[in-house]
Amino acid sequence: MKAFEATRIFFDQAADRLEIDPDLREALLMPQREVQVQVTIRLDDGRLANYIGFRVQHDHSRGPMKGGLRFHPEVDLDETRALASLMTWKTAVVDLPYGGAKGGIGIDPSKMSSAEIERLTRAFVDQIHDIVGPDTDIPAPDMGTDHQVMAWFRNQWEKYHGFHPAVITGKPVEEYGAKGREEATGRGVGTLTVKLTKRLGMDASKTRVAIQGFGNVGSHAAKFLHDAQFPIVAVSDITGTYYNADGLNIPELLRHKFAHPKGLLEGFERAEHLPLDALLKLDHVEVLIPAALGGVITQKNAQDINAKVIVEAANGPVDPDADAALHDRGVTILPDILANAGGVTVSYFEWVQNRQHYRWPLDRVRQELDHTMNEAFEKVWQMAAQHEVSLRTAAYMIGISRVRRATELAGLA
Ligand SMILES: NC(=O)C1=CN([C@@H]2O[C@H](COP(=O)(O)OP(=O)(O)OC[C@H]3O[C@@H](n4cnc5c(N)ncnc54)[C@H](OP(=O)(O)O)[C@@H]3O)[C@@H](O)[C@H]2O)C=CC1
Ligand SMILES: O=C(O)CCC(=O)C(=O)O
Repeated sequence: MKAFEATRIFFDQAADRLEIDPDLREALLMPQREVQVQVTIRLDDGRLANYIGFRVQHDHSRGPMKGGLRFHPEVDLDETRALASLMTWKTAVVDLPYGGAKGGIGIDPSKMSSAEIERLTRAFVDQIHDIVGPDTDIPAPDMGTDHQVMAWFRNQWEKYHGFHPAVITGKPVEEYGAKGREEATGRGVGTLTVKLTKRLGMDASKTRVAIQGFGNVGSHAAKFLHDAQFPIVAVSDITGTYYNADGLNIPELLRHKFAHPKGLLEGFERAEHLPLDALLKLDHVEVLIPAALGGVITQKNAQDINAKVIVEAANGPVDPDADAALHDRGVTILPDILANAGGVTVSYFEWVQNRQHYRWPLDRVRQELDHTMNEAFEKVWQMAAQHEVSLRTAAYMIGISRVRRATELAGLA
């Protein structure tokens, strides 16, 4: 199923409950603007390479649009549109004064040099600089991009528009970045995993966790949950699944990743090495955390999943058919638009700090992040109980209601 079709189905399930008219649904769901640009760079070997870059601006009724930049081979317009719409509901669920956007380029950054990625980022900014800005659309990191890419983006944008670090978030801490942004998505995932499992009566030390993806989000979620005494029995990256029934030594795994020239888990010895797709099907796992790509849990493999709880650290990892099948089997799914909202929340704190020329200490960032995530979780939990719907439908109902209210207050022509 295409990614935007999946988000439309989730949207409709909530819109049905909210009894939203079909024409207003369409107005809420369709993106405000979609931009597709040619990005041409010279490769290190002298050849010219042409790529397509996207920025989809989904909705701005609640504030400037916000969302990450993805560098990954699967990036296309449909996926970017889906991810932009998720940002609209996500910023609304955690009640940030933002709308939603997303962008990206369909490239494999692991096959490019750092100099090529810098030229690519700058060429992309040359094409889209006039549609992004601190009051219009504020990019951030996502898969395949990091604080260095954000620094190049800002530097190139400022060549056109002058000093304004709030044009982008997820910057290096020493270059107007917020302390705690890098860990924020994983910390939010961890905080809510602790909260949800406690609510379901599960004991941390007996709750085995498997995490798909060991990049920014997966690795920080693993660290947080390891510190909270959860046994992390499996993690994966593109080199496969690493499994230890007694719990992996996460600090050792992190040291291995950072020592590896490409940041991979390859060669880690104190774990069994299993195929990539084994992670989703493991027998003795209570919590599954997809933290890589979207669309990884479908009708085809949903019946193989044995976990009781799925925490969606990735955007869109469970498609609607699988969502329904898992829900019927009593699996609790904490949806992406709530579970991974820690990243955009600390991006908001970074933007606020940039605008005030004032820096928060890490303690304050963590405290305010935890507060925001806990409050949003309680609202979603109550909504789900009140309307007897899944946590996903409840989260969408909250997000859509807030966007609808802002849209109606602004006035529909
Ligand atoms: N960064 C952020 O703040 C936020 C990210 N998200 C979402 O979280 C997810 C992960 O993002 P992020 O951590 O930033 O991305 P990263 O690029 O930092 O990491 C992605 C990880 O996924 C791994 N991976 C890729 N394909 C597979 C696969 N088929 N099986 C297993 N692992 C795989 C990568 O492995 P390898 O390194 O070997 O390529 C890497 O470990 C995305 O869905 C993103 O949209 C959501 C909210 C905010
Ligand atoms: O930090 C941000 O602004 C956006 C992060 C993001 O892309 C996401 O939450 O999916």
